[in-house]
Amino acid sequence: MATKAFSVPFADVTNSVSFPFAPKPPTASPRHCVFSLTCSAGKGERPWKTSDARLVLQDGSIWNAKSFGASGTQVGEVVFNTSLTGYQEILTDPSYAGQFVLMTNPHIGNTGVNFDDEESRRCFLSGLVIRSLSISTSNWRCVKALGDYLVERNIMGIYDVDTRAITRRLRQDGSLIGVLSTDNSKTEQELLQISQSWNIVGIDLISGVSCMSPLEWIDKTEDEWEFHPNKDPAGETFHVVAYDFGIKHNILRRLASYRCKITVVPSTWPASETLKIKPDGVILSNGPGDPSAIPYAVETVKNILGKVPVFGICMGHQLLGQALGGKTFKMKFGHHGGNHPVRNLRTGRVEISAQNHNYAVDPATLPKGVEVTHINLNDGSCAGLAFPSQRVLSLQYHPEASPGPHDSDYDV
Ligand SMILES: NC(=O)CC[C@H](N)C(=O)O
Repeated sequence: MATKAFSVPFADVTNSVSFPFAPKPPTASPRHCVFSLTCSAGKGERPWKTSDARLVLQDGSIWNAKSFGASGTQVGEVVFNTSLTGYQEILTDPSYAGQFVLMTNPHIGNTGVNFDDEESRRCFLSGLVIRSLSISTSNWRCVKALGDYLVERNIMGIYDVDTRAITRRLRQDGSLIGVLSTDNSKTEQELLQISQSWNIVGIDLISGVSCMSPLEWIDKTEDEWEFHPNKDPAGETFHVVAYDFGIKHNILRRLASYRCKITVVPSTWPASETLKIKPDGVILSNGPGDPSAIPYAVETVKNILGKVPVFGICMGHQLLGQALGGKTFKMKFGHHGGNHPVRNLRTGRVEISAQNHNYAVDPATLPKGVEVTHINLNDGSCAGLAFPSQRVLSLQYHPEASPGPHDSDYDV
């Protein structure tokens, strides 16, 4: 049965008013009073914004909301992210291609956006779903309000939606496809039909986010943000080939800060070309979508394995798992946030980590000799692998931590 979510509590109406006055606080029964204000003002100019968007989930639930980004109709998988900060890094993480990110932190937009926190050249996600949009921005680095940024980048955003209720639904029932629309001419049935006929599983989303040709990367973490100032700035440099499956810039910045010379290559770059360069190591980046839908990348990894040291992050870890003979599977609702506890089984140390993935490697499918080095303490899933005989290491989470805690950026 379709459920309707009405977003009319008093605080939200005042929050979204863009006029110099706000509705007078009612003295009794505030919800009822404001609800009737919203409902009775059917015609003419309204000094407050009313719902102008619908999020229709594939389970038939319909969530009315207010739009603050681009207009249109967009389909995607809804995932919830539990990070308290870092929405700009999340918006520009290419691994979110094909997904709506719902922030469980109810208050978003207060720091606007800035020039420094971009994790890629654009936003690839399907849209942003938040509870409350900050009415003002206040940060010394802010150059733009979040809503203007989303409009400019043609990304849909909605607020005044019950993000807690949607999160509980996703946690209970598993991930859901949704359609977000500001188009009144589309019926609920039509939107539901779109959400029920689209599927994110089995699609190659990497080819839409990877770079087109090789490039050299030189930017380091800026001195003011460096949390492990290099002890030996004149020390050895390593040449690393970075496969761009949707690479986050902070992975590259961290490698540069550790004195690596970095050649970034597209996802389809042949293993033979990589080996010709004779790099000291290869890094396989994060990236969006289903890791079992890109067999060509698994083949590339197989052809590199054993010839140079390989390190994988997130999608890179999943590709390594497959190249070593293992299988990946889709999790119930995945891990997305900056507060996931992970145990490093080699040291016993617990790291609070930044995560963003919906798939995982099934350790039972891995051949002998492959070691599970890290586990996610929330659900025991595999969070890191090593295969010492082939000089392979990988992590399911994001040691570059942008956004997120820095526990996993080991001071080597
Ligand atoms: N951050 C990533 O690399 C995501 C990996 C993969 N697309 C997943 O959702 O599991």
